[in-house]
Amino acid sequence: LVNVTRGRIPRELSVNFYAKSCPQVDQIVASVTSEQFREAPVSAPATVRLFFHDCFVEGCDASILISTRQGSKDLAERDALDNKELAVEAFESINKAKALVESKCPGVVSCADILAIAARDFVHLTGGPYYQVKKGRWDGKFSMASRVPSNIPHSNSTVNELLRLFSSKGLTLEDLVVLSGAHTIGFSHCKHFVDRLYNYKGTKQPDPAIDPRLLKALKMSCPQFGGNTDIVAPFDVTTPFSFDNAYYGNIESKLGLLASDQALSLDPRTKPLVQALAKDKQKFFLAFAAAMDKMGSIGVKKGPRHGEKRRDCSMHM
Ligand code: HEM
Ligand SMILES: [Ca+2]
Ligand SMILES: [Ca+2]
Repeated sequence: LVNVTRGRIPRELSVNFYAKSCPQVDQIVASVTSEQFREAPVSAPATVRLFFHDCFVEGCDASILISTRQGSKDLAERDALDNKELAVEAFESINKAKALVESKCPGVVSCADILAIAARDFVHLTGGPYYQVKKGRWDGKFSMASRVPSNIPHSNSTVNELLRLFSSKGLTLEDLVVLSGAHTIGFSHCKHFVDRLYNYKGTKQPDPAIDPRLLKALKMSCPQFGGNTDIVAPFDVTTPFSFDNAYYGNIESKLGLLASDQALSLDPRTKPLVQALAKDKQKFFLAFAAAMDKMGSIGVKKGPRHGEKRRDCSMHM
């Protein structure tokens, strides 16, 4: 009851937000995510990234799920370059979960909450922590591709740039290091790291901060010119399918994939935390759960003034 204002719109997100209106929502979503994980395991990293890209642009409001209107020249976020690589399986998981939730509790649960729940499920399904997800987000009324590039970090962003972007979202240096640990699962296309292999910062030499064996392997997958643009490499060369703390040990051993990953173990501000997380998986899991909760609160809309409740996550009301 502490979460409830005098009006009908609660002020804070809460774990029990749907206790009356859709008490089974977590289980309903779980039935979909677990099946989706069996059928298409790539849904796991893809959905975790989808949640991140949603929260960083206009807040956690499912703005990323909106499809560009047929024939419209105003592209929705989903069609921005930085979102083009988000696997369709991630969108499918959310659509399936939404459809099942609508069949049990019509018109009640936002797409933004379903995405937050599904992201948690996939972290857990890959071996990561299980944490309670707070709910009560409304879906956003806007989705513009032009808002994406300045709000999403890039592989060549410096630690200063990353810190500035994260702090503009209310996230700290610790959140940056901990959330980057999501790169313990998933894959990256060559274009995000190819400069490190052949021409680091215009030197025509590889990045000295890459282990020579990893460099050799990555060069085999990713030629400097004319390679297949569909080729991907794992972020975590040791356990790419399991959510563990191996990411941190890797970047300490010059096995980071993106310059932005490797930078976290080189910068004196972030290095101590990288070392601590590499040593202590439990510490990483607790910190990751807390940081996901914090990221999940960015720019949340809490009522019909700024938000909507979509039936179809890909279309505004
Ligand atoms: C800190 C700055 C970050 C940068 C520069 C960054 C950049 C990238 C890039 C370039 C990719 C590869 C996309 C592709 O080629 O398909 C990627 C994938 C991924 N990112 Fe990040 N990311 C960052 C932070 C995060 C955060 C905070 C999360 C989640 C909490 C996250 C989760 C993921 C996941 C799970 C993948 C794998 C996607 C897949 O395999 O489908 N990233 N990221
Ligand atoms: Ca959003
Ligand atoms: Ca891993």
